[in-house]
Amino acid sequence: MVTIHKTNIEKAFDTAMEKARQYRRPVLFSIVEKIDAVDPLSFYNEGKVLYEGTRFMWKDRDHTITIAGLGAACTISTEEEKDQFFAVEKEWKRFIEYGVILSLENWAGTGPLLFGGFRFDPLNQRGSEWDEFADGTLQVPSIMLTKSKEADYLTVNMLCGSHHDEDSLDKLMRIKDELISKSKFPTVPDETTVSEVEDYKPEEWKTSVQNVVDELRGGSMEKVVLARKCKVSFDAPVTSDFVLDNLWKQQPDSFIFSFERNGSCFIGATPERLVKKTGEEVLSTCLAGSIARGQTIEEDEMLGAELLNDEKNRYEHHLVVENIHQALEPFCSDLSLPEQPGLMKMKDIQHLYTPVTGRASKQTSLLDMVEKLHPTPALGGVPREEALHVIRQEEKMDRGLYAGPSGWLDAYGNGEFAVAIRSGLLQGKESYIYAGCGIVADSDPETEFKETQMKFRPMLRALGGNING
Ligand SMILES: C=C(O[C@@H]1C=C(C(=O)O)C=C[C@H]1O)C(=O)O
Repeated sequence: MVTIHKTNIEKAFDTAMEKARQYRRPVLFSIVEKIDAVDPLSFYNEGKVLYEGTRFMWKDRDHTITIAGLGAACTISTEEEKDQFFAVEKEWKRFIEYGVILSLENWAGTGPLLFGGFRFDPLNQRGSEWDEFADGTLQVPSIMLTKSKEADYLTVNMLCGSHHDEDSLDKLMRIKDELISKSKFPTVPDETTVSEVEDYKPEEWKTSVQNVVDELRGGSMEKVVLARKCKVSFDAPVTSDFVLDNLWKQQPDSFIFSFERNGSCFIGATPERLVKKTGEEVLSTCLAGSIARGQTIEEDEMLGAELLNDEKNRYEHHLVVENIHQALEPFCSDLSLPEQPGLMKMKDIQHLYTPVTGRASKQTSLLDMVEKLHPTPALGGVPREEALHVIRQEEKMDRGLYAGPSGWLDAYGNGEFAVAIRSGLLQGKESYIYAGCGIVADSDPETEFKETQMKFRPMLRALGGNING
């Protein structure tokens, strides 16, 4: 990778073209500039005319970074790959190795950046609603806004030496300038109205929960996470702009993401971090064990205390902590986590929460950690392979990208993946939303069903649905 700390675009572009000729392969060329503040939702919205179907958005739950991407300079996808994380890593490294970056500094989350998501379980049956997404689908955007705590940055990426030339770079730079000037102020997306909300085979799901409970009581497994879906229909095609705008307002303390692929969009607001890496710093989250929020402060605190002292939930949580600790240990020094879980309070629900921190060398790959962590027992179960087998048999649906790792990585080794729960798939006048919960030997199907109803709420509200219905 060549980083040119100058502002001579033509010279850097010539270097990239020359490299493409020399190595006989397309070379990723990236220009980064610091810009005046831009509104990310409006940038996404303004990008719709030219880039609908290829946009993405990412905002982390700590309010440290927002990334909005338009278009695809290149895409990396995996299908029926034995080791898909490794395959993506290999291809990404090759892009980076030959890449040319024109930037004043290596700011995290700027320059060439891969954004996307992985299916929860590539070995499960496929549902046609997920056709637009491969097992792993990641893209480097053509134009990208990065909003960090320090400043706003604009990256333009293009692949040199394929069918691109200087004209396309000029065109991209013009589009970028127009977008920046149009995106200073918030825009208001078109609204849609929900016409129907339909639970997908609710009684069968409860029977599945009972089957799993019976299996857990009789066998050697400890936990299985079962999910279900709900179909939400609209009076007109629903846009990701509308849903994103709602999630932004309604879920300020979640990771907010959207990922468009042609006519489909995977979108959500998840509280759960899988793993984040900034330089040598590593951060992960154990999130499992749930209870409702109270109507009053007193009731809310009482419910929180009940959750903290509930044996079943503490056991579910403990399995996740143990597993994440084991998965990260080979990568990290100074791995540290509190002895007791705390509470993470979201708008509709509260969870048991244990943050995990550590240090890993700069060369440690984020995707290697993702591979070891996913699926944690918060979304899969214990033991992992047996639980996945039961999920395939009992859920009878394709989770697609729901509950899988979604996130980004840059050329400098920084990045973050969330566990993509509290999410859904938008498709024209229809959408599917997903929710699940951990089943252990003393779970009750009716209680678990109610828990999934609570977990549907953030998406249902963002779609414009009635959350009390
Ligand atoms: C599976 C979901 O949530 C997961 C399961 C939880 C639980 O069983 O208590 C809590 C948080 C998440 O790790 C979901 O929201 O769909």
